[in-house]
Amino acid sequence: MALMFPSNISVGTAIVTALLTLSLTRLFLFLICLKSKQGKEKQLLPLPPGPLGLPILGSLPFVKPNVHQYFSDLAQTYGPILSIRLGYKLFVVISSPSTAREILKDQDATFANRSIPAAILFNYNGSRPDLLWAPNDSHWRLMRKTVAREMIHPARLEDMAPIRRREMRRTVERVWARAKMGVTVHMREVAFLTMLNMLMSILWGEGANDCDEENLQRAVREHIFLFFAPNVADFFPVVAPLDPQGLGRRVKKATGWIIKYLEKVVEKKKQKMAVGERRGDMLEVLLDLIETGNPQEPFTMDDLFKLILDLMEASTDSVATVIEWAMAELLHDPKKMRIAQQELDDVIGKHRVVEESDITQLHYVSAIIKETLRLHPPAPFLVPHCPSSQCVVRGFSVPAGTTIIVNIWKIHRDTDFWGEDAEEFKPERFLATEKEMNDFNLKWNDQFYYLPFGAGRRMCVGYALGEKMVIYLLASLLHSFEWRLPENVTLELQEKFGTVLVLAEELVVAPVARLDKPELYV
Ligand code: HEM
Repeated sequence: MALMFPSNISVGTAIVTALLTLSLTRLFLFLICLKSKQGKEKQLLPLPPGPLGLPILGSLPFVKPNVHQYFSDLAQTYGPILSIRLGYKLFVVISSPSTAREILKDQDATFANRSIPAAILFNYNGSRPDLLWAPNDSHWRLMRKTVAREMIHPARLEDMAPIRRREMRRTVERVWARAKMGVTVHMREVAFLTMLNMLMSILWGEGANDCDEENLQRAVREHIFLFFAPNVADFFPVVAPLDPQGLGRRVKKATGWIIKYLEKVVEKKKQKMAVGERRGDMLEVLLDLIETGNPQEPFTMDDLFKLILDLMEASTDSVATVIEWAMAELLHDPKKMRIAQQELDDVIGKHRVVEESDITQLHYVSAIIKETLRLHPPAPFLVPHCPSSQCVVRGFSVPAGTTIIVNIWKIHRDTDFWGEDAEEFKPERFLATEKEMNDFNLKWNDQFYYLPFGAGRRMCVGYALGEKMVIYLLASLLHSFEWRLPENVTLELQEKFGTVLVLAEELVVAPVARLDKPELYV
């Protein structure tokens, strides 16, 4: 026996080693058995309840255009966690705060991946996904940390206040020009362009010129629309490479246009950096990251373009939708519009313009925004999550790769939490005592009944900027102008489901200047 061991190892040590090896092997086998038993148990667990659907098509033929309402109706029958097969894809729909908590907090790491729409996947052509769609991996963490540190950190937000002010004044001036001519504005477009220009100014110092602005807006909007445009390839992945509806090709075209625009911006920036002209903005940070980043985890020009595109998409339509809904609700109930304007006059008066520093005193305007985000969350399903492995939620099996829909539209209308008037637009519900106001803070809350920005590690990274912008923009528009519907136009508060939950008919309104001095508009 001794010969079988190297000479410096005694028989005693050999026996101990052998016993230890044996024990470890047994432990290892035991763990494998346990795991496979658990795996089998997980597999044996049923899927969440849900409609049976038809062979091959599943429930696809029965889905209604307003998918958020359709899923909410199903939840009434099947409960807070339900499964539904659409074509070959399995969806699990979460409709209660406590189940949302299981997904977004208790099992956050497993669920912090994305289900990528076929049209977006088609466009990747083998390249790496961007921040919005990347799985929960080190590349995603690098992008997210960079955005959080360079754009959203409180100190950076503070530094960038003059940029936001400049863009806000530009918006007010543009609307004033329309007011003087007595012509209407498209509210969604006003907010969209404000946000797009503001974002570009934050990223590299200047917004788009008038000529590029329109094309850029069109390309970004088209890109956003295509995320969740009904696409047969999403439900029958086998046909995805053929891109049967041409949606992937449309994404490619819109992406191509935006990247061409960004290439010019980057070229200009590189020239400035080459002669030592630096502003310390986000684009410079990203270009530095390409040069000096970790070679094991390279950050490429392709990553840079995609990241900027993500920021453009995630920030523009969300803010635009909130502003449009808020304004529509106020036009629907002019008494609330008057209360908001009275607050603005009390806090600011009519002799100066709204400043960001006023926001903390604008309780009613802030409450309008919070209520709008509750009743009309721009992302009613968040951005769909996806588990990286099979898991168990509420005693049901959820297979890896399932598309997870957290139906916050339904959660935000839960009468158990919001009361019998949950369907009504009532900003006052956010004006209760100081304690309650803190409980209803826009930020992540422990009870998961208010999730306009999501929660957990995939929560909106731009939350602090988004919150600031919607309140500042609404306050500036309400303070500077009276708003009227054009003659013979009646307002319908109908929703239309899409990548963002918009007002079915774009809100077109007539602004009328309400401040004393013209210099407050330029
Ligand atoms: C009112 C404004 C906004 C709303 C309501 C909003 C809402 C959301 C929601 C619901 C998500 C998905 C969360 C999840 O899947 O769990 C999200 C993700 C995201 N948002 Fe926002 N957002 C807003 C503004 C912004 C702004 C201004 C920016 C950028 C500066 C931004 C950047 C992002 C990014 C990059 C993601 C993806 C994060 C990731 O996947 O890791 N958002 N947002």
